[in-house]
Amino acid sequence: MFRFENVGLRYGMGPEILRDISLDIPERSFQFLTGPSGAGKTTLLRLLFLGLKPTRGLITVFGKDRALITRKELPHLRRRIGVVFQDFRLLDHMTTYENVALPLRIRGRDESSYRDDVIDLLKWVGLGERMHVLPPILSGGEKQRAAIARALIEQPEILLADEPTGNVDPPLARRLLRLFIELNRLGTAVVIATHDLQLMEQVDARRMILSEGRLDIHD
Ligand SMILES: Nc1ncnc2c1ncn2[C@@H]1O[C@H](COP(=O)(O)OP(=O)(O)OP(=O)(O)O)[C@@H](O)[C@H]1O
Repeated sequence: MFRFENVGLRYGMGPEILRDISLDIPERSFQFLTGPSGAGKTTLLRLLFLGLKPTRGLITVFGKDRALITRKELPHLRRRIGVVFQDFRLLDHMTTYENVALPLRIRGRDESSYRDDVIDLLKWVGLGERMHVLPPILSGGEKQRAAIARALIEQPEILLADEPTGNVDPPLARRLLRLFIELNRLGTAVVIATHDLQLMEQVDARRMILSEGRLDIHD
């Protein structure tokens, strides 16, 4: 579903952050993206989310050449990609339910057509009791799960999660990991960017390791 061939990226006139990255992310695959702080994990996720264009190399997304994707096509393609950002990006003046429903509301869908789906998804991530609460009142782990639910509401083909266990204790990290594994079992490809060695040791999954701008893949 994603293919990178000799991709390089620099911000402005700065140094090359990613160098000669070649990778394939198959449908229904599960992988960790790891490497030291500042290695470029978030940058690589932004390339996958079509938030950045590479400065060199070729990226193919769902069979299309990234360089030929027009601005008009971007929202439609992005709907196929769910993202959980490091800082969650929840809107504080909307309830958990409203935050998760927002992508559908923006698309002009009638609430009666999605209400049950949003409630089911919130229950699935363990927020059934917290759906009418505003994000500032949620704990870090609850915010994380709300952000995951929002990323999943449009049933993306791939989920990208940036340090999803960064602010949670080990039992909750295991619970989140189980959620990602279950999601993957249901057919969604998953990419988890993480430093968390303990987390990675719990699953026998592919590891993509970034170091000094280069990527090493351990299948
Ligand atoms: N918008 C930007 N403009 C310029 N440089 C940037 C920008 N975003 C990131 N960088 C630089 O790119 C490098 C990689 O950053 P990135 O956030 O991708 O790393 P990371 O591996 O996700 O780090 P961490 O694990 O600490 O989140 C860093 O040196 C960072 O300073």
